[in-house]
Amino acid sequence: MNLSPQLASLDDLVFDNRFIRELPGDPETANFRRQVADACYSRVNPAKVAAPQWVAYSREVADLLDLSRELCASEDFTQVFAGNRLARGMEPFAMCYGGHQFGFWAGQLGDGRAINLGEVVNRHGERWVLQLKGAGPTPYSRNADGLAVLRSSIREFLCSEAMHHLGVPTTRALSVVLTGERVIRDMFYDGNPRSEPGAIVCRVSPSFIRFGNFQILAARGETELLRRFVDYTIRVDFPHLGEPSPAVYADWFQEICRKTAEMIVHWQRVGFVHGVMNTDNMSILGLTIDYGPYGWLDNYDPHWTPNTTDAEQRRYRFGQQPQIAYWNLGQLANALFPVFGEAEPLQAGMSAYAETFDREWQRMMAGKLGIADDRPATDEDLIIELLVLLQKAETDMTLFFRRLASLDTGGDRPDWKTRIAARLEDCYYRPEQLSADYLERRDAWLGRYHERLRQGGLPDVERRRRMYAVNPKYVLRNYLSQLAIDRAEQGDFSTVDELLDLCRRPYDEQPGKEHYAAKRPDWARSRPGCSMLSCSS
Ligand SMILES: Nc1ncnc2c1ncn2[C@@H]1O[C@H](COP(=O)(O)OP(=O)(O)OP(=O)(O)O)[C@@H](O)[C@H]1O
Ligand SMILES: [Mg+2]
Repeated sequence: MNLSPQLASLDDLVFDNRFIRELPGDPETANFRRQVADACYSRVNPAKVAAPQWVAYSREVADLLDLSRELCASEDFTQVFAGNRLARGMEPFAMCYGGHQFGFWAGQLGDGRAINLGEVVNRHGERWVLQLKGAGPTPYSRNADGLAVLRSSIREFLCSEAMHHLGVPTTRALSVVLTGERVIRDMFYDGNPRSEPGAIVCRVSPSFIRFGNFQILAARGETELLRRFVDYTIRVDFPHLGEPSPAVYADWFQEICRKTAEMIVHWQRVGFVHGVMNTDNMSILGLTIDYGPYGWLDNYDPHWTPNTTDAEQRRYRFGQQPQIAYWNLGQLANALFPVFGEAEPLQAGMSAYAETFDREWQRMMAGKLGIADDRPATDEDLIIELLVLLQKAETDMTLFFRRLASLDTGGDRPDWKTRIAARLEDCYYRPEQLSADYLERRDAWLGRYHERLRQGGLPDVERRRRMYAVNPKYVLRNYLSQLAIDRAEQGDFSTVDELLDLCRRPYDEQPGKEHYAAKRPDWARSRPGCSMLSCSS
């Protein structure tokens, strides 16, 4: 194994491709659309592309793979992560999975435009799976082209990294490259197709296994293969649980449920709306996966979803994400039942989800408010009333919590209420519509909150420090990504880099960058890409 800090060439990456070595694959190797039974994957090569061009890379992810800056800027890097060349040890394949889409079983889906390159072992012995998204058709592409466009690739790249720096469990992204080819997309499925630049993201994750990988095997009645797949997942992704056994199965499902709950609590903390929480977009490791029509809450609105494909039903709206994750875990439990042979451990996992979510959500909200001592019963009212207030007045969630931190509780500042009210003014999207009744109710809340903080006894400076550590100043607001995309489509990638850099330290003040913390400008209220997205990507 190469122990030097950084690799001279991508051919020096060390691959140990357990997924294809240990699990059965599709014997058919030709690349045509089909149903794939009795197998977990199909071998398939990325399509060759005309004129790859480098757009951006994440140096933190490059570090995970021991890749130097020079290597990441090289022509070979662009060729490899555009799918034009396989580095030594890469053995590309697409995974077979199914899923419930918008509540309905959709049968076989699979990696229709994602191609795994293999599993890298870095110099610390850590393992990372590399996957290209948008690298051409696979047996799972159904009636689609296997490609991705620049706008969605930039969104996936930036958001994966932004989420990581916010402390949200997520898959990562190494790079975005242009393919030099055009891709036709009808963005809102309304008969207005447009030709867009094609692009490929290289995603990086300890595992890309989804709930849907288990579901497809269960749906086909392939119980022996399902058991083998469960055992594989436990050994590879949950090795700390020990050798698979009925007791370990129970622990494993509980851990999946707990990790999923923790991920959702993080989403609710930062105001992230995934947009397509189908079971094929749920990672077995509780990582955020598939950055498609996601969005960030500007004004706090639990009913908001950025995904126009879901505009009627709003199944995946912000406030429903916790219930949907629970429902998805229920589908996973159904799929696992033939292997577990009993319902009890699966029910225990579901309960663990509910308990973990409730406890962690309370703790998270108390943390956002800077309440350090535990009084869940009394704080619940305070939290609920605040969420009602935020929603009633189109309040920017990110700005509000950040500004709230500046409240003074010291007895020597009797004008604390006027001061905080002035600081909050800028958080409202329609300040002219704040009624006297509303302001009275809000000020009553501020009074209760002030009192609660005084009881808690944390000095202001320390409380502020803690609040700033969980309430980001900078999130990847929808309109910001759109600005980066508009410029990138004109050939200027500098805003992608600038936003990536901004998102590296989302909790820091970053003087000179304040304009990126501003609330959504009016032009972005209903512009496509800023508040409306579809699954077309
Ligand atoms: N352009 C495309 N070509 C082929 N298959 C596609 C395409 N877009 C989506 N799919 C497939 O449709 C299914 C559902 O798509 P979804 O939008 O959830 O995923 P995705 O954005 O392609 O990717 P992922 O979940 O890998 O991030 C998946 O099986 C996906 O691979
Ligand atoms: Mg998906």
